[in-house]
Amino acid sequence: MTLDRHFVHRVEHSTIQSRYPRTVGRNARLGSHGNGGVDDVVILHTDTGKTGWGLAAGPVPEEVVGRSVGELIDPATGVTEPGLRGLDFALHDLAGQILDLPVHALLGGRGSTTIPIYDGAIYFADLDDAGGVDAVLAHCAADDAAGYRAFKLKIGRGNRWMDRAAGDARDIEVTRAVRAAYPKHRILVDANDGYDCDGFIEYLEAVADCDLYWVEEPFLDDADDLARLKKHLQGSQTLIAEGESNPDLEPLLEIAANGDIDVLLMDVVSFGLTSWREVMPRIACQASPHAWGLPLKTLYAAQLAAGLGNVPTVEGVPGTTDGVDTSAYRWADGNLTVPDRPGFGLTLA
Ligand SMILES: O=C([O-])C(=O)C[C@H](O)[C@@H](O)C(=O)[O-]
Repeated sequence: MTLDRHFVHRVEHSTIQSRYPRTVGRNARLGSHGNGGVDDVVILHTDTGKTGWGLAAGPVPEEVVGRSVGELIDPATGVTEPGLRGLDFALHDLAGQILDLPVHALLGGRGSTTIPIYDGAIYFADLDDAGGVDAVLAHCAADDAAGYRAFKLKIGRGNRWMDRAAGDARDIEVTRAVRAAYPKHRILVDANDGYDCDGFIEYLEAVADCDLYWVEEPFLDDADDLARLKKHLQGSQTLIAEGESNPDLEPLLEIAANGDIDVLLMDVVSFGLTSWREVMPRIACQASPHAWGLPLKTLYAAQLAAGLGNVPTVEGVPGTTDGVDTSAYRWADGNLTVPDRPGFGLTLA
């Protein structure tokens, strides 16, 4: 097979710097999310002059030097050994470069190459900036101007930062204000487990006319509470999205099979491309790999969506990545189109 004729000759380490367009504030469980950050990438060089690179998705094994690319990745399934998960993205990129195929084609090309993206950066601006709810609306306006047509609002202010009743009231006020300002946009809400089931159902009753697209991580995963929430949502189109933080996979798959989770969210990088390739055929609902943290993760999740299908929307992390040419990805009116270039179609300067 073609990949067997290419041998890893050198493993190079580097970093990339992500920059958000503004400081991203608190959510229900964590303080400020800052302005971006520096992350490790790994670059694989072959004896045949091919290069593949990607975010380091875990510890990077050096002992791949001298091994053939065909031993390390099977284009049909992903990396061949658990110890290679740190190289998941670099190896998919490298296989694509060698085979002259985009990653979404390696993954099966089961989805559309144009994917709706939602804005994942609407945090608790009202708690840090002057102007209260208007501060949140200002962030929505900035991201709308940047092309977003769907907002995910962080809620759960009463979990840690405000008195419970006042925080819940502010969540309702923010949700209603964004809906009023953007009658046609999709609105998603993410509580980062900052409610209990009773409190969350009260929140939902207060925003019942806001046509929420999905509710994410409303409370700590619990099969009975999720069944209760699903029952409450009967007759509405609102989806339940779960499974981002510390996913306990098998119970989540079971809850999804019972119909009480509509969208599974395991992280695109820490859960990984190869794991998603294994799991996607087993899940009874839709999926949307969590991408928060790095604009690059949105591009990876979009490739996964185009490749594996079954992903209705992808989390957008607004911002830029220094030294990475992302211009082959097209962004228009809330949709991202992945390129038909080999690998991820991303050049590292
Ligand atoms: O869905 C999301 O984007 C998140 O929940 C991101 C969180 O806000 C962030 O604190 C994190 O990554 O845990």
